[in-house]
Amino acid sequence: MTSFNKIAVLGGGAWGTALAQTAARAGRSVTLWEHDPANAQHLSDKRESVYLPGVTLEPSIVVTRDLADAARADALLLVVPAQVMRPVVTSLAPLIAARTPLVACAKGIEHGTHRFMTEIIAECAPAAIPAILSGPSFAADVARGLPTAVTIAAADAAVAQALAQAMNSGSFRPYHSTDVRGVELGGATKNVMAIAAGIVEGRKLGASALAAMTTRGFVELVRFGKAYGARIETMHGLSGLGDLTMCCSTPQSRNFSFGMALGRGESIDTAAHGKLAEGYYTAPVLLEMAQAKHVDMPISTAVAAILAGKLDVDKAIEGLLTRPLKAEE
Ligand SMILES: NC(=O)C1=CN([C@@H]2O[C@H](COP(=O)(O)OP(=O)(O)OC[C@H]3O[C@@H](n4cnc5c(N)ncnc54)[C@H](O)[C@@H]3O)[C@@H](O)[C@H]2O)C=CC1
Ligand SMILES: O=C(CO)COP(=O)(O)O
Repeated sequence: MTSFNKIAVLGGGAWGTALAQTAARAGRSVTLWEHDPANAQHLSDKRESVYLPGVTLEPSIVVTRDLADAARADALLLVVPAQVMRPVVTSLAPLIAARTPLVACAKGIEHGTHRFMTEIIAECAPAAIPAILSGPSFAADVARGLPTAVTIAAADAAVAQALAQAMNSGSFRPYHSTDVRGVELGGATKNVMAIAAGIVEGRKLGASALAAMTTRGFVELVRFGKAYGARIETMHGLSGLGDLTMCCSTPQSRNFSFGMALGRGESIDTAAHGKLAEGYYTAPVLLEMAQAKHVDMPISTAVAAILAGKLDVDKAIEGLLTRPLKAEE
């Protein structure tokens, strides 16, 4: 089977840094590319990302600002926000060898085009092999070597398996899958549900309401997944139910904590406290895509309306509770 010994990570943010650490611990030779000059300098000089303070880079990790250095790897992990995936892959495409796996590690859907992350890779780097890594995995936990399991998917089972092997360390356990769509769809959708769950927590609506929101959020994820070609077992797995339950239960999730701030009454402009909450960007796209296929997603609809400033939190909660009664499905 192919082995991917040289791994490049694009993005020295929280998750990119954690994945670079993981790959280095797994025995791979790792190049970490960062576009932001100040963070790249900090990574080189202090061996620490400004996005993940307190985590010292493994000595073997090579930091670069030159995309051509990163492009020489056997496989690349793309760990930048979903909305900048397209320009990053477009710059990378002419630099990589044909059949190089490009593994999207972002959780989102592109605005305007409704493209999933691996669709962007297929469009912008047609000679590459698109893959996705997703699952319940907080950067701070992974960087510290706490036990974590994720899923890596590629259309070719042997590629998915080889990528899982390459990233496997004593504490980081990747499962492999060929359900690319299912894996990427779960990660994008759960962020919107985590905002909803955070609102419930911030509004102090109680544990019963939180369980109801999480469960009905999962129902929406499954409906959306069925409409867009995800396998049911994937949605019940790490990248679906696993990530959803994690991010709907703790302020360690930036999406949950953004929702909590909204629930407490903070303004949309400040509630993320400068951190990336991908669900903010995904919510309107998720809604457009649900509407396009007539998928009923009341929680996502409410979150999108709150984020668009069209609905206040109390009215959203009242609206969800006073919908006509129906059979559970
Ligand atoms: N932090 C976490 O625990 C996890 C994050 N993710 C996902 O990973 C993705 C990245 O998240 P984080 O690393 O946490 O975000 P972050 O905010 O910590 O870092 C973002 C990174 O993207 C880079 N970046 C921003 N704009 C760029 C551009 N125009 N061109 C190139 N690079 C650019 C930044 O310099 C930085 O390296 C998100 O989609 C997130 O949902 C997935 C699993 C876990
Ligand atoms: O996706 C994540 C964990 O699996 C990280 O979640 P947040 O982006 O909400 O912090």
